[in-house]
Amino acid sequence: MITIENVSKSFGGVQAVSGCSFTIEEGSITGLIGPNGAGKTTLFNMIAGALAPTSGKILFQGEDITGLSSDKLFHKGIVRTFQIPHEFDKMTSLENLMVVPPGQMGESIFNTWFRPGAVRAEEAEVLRKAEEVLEFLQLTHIRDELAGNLSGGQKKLLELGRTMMTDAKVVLLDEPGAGVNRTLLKKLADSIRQLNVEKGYTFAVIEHDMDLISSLCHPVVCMAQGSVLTQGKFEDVRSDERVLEAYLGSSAHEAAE
Ligand SMILES: Nc1ncnc2c1ncn2[C@@H]1O[C@H](COP(=O)(O)OP(=O)(O)OP(=O)(O)O)[C@@H](O)[C@H]1O
Repeated sequence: MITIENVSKSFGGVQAVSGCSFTIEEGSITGLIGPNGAGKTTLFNMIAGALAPTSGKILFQGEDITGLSSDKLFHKGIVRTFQIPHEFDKMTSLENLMVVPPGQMGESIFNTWFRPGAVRAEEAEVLRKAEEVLEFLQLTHIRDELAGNLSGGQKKLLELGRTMMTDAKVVLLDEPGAGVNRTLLKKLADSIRQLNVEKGYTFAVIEHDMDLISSLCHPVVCMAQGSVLTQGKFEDVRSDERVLEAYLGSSAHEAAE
């Protein structure tokens, strides 16, 4: 579904991603692992349109999407989990979902004055969808709670819910497990799996929690120093000597610093 072809990105003298190539197959939950500084986030930023590659190509269903803005990619169905912005803390869970669909009619004064019936019908449809999403994620009980009062895990579920308000085809999840307790982590993993199987979402997941990667992701791609070191089944990647060396090398480097 997404093909990364020989993609590189440098920031001044720092080569963050270097000749990186792999594919995210349709219907997969592809895990992206690698030691700190391997280039995972930079690569995600390029897939999601937040950064343009220095060289190389990114294809989506065969179409060249290299350098397209995140807004354009969003409309094509490539969605990155949004960290819930600070100002949205003051909105309820339901409202956080309802503001996601872009270009709603009620945003235009012309429509609210001259086409109030159509605006109301669209709002009712967005409300129905938001309530359905809350039910799917078993979050109905926090429908009217301010997002700022939710636990870390509930926020992650709500972020996943926000991707469900769009017509997502590919969802990029950046460390979904970080700061989430074990109970909610299971629920989050179950929801991701259910979205993958029932709604056909393709996922790419950056994650440091190896339990989550092993239970959720296939295949797993391991990056080191900006390129793909190896990829395949989690067990094979984990037992690859080069992977171990890359992680050990990175922690030795950090310890020295
Ligand atoms: N905006 C930037 N300016 C300069 N250097 C950057 C920038 N963004 C990333 N880098 C560098 O690029 C390299 C790759 O960073 P990146 O954040 O992509 O790695 P990562 O694999 O996501 O690491 P982590 O697991 O720690 O999040 C690092 O050396 C980092 O310092």
